[in-house]
Amino acid sequence: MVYSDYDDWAAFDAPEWAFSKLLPCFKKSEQLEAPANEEDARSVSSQYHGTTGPIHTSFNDWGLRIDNEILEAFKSTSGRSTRPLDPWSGDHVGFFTSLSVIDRKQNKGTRSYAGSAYLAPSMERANLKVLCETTVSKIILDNNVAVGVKVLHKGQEHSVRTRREVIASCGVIGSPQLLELSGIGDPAILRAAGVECLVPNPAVGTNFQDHIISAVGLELKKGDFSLDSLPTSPDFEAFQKQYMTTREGPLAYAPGTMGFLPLQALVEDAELEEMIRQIERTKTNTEFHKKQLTQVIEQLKSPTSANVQYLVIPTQMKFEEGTSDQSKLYGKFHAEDNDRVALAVCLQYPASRGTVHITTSDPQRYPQIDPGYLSHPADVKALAASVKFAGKAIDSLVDNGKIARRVSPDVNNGLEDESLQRFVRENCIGEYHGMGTCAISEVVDGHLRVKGVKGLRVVDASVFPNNISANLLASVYAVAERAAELIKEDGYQGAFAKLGPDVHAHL
Ligand SMILES: Cc1cc2nc3c(=O)[nH]c(=O)nc-3n(C[C@H](O)[C@H](O)[C@H](O)COP(=O)(O)OP(=O)(O)OC[C@H]3O[C@@H](n4cnc5c(N)ncnc54)[C@H](O)[C@@H]3O)c2cc1C
Repeated sequence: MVYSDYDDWAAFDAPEWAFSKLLPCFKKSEQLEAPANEEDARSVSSQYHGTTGPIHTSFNDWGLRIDNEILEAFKSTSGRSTRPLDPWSGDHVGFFTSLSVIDRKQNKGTRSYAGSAYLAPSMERANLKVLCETTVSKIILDNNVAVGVKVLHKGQEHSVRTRREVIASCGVIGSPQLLELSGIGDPAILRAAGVECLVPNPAVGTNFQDHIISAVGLELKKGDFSLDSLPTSPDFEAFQKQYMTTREGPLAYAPGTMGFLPLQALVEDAELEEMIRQIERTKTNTEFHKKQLTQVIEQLKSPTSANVQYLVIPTQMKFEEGTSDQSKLYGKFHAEDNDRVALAVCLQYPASRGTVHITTSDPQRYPQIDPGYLSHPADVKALAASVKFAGKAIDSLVDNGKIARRVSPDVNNGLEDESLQRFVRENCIGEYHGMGTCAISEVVDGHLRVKGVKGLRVVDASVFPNNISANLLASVYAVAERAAELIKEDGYQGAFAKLGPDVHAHL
């Protein structure tokens, strides 16, 4: 993560979200497990990590040989031989092996996540009731005050009244959908969907962002392996036994070889200037959008911005089949083939924007999602340039005889070359890092309260006002911890009292 990303959030009239305010929340959510080896231990400082939080973080206790080879190839091709001091300090430019959320201490070899870390230990609380297989179909508004929700359970609709406030945490797709179903959104979109507009706000469901991925494929030498052949390997039974007895080994491994580079280091000055000009020419309808793009341009110009993420995916990636059917993304492995690895190339600050909107008042119908992937020409060029660099790093492995070959694409042509741009357009997918559809300053205020409504907040990735250079989950936990602080700061009594006498009548 990069500290300036959260300072950029704060620049949207939301000083509550500066990195100095969020760092304690990152730490509060984390339980860093003591690294087993010295190099890993040197790369984490207690200044930036929690050791008593609910989410366990740990380093792998096993790795593929190719992980290290690629790490070294990236270091030498980029000229950045040292790993970042602590990649979680707010500066992660360079190449390193990342922490993952595998619990290697308490529930050994299992994933540590919101369900296991936050929910399970709270299940016995008297003030918690979880309704499974239940869809919230509407927030009940009474004179612009959220007084409860309607839910669907086993085909029946029920109303649940609130004594304090409603908090929507339905994610980047579900939260704007729920607001729109409840009459909060763009009047034209609500009218077309047959929903009465109670609180006009054209920003709901706009500003969808994701990190876009393309990848460079490489083929290993005969006898070397990735996860492609692991399930059919003669050693697999031993790996299974190892996992069952010690909860260690390949089956407790999480891919974590990665690195970040500034885009500025990957393109010629003239190419960078052209991308910036293209972004400056973007038609913007709001000050918010204009400010966002100014931040994107600053990231492009900066020699220290972690603009591009490189991530080793220890298996083949087949975009041609996987884009339309993601169950086929990692392809079928044939025993006669050599194992493959994909080097994912992920743009962290895209200029493209998408939308999530309802088209019907039926809560059981999915909203229409237009992710807007690569809709901005500057993103196509940025991704092509980043792929080109990855190709060069892979070629150094071919030259050194470490791998059999680079599978795709051809990276020897210039950035303007049609084939490279076509390659990234045809070989790309979202990183599942959707954010921004109920953005701070546009849809919610700095305390995550929905604008124009009392007693309603949104707390999830949809409130991120601009992109971050990181996989999102750690920030989602930090945002939730920060939201808890803000809710307490507002005061139960205060917020309750502020709702006014007409609300009390309903409670
Ligand atoms: C396949 C995949 C892989 C990922 N890998 C990583 C990774 O390796 N590292 C990382 O950092 N991040 C990763 N992410 C991203 C990360 O999981 C998300 O950013 C994060 O989960 C977002 O959290 P959230 O609370 O905003 O939303 P969500 O986790 O999506 O939670 C929203 C919940 O609300 C429920 N919901 C929605 N609407 C309603 C409704 N009307 N009524 C009731 N319930 C509703 C949904 O079912 C869902 O359970 C990945 C995401 C995906 C999809």
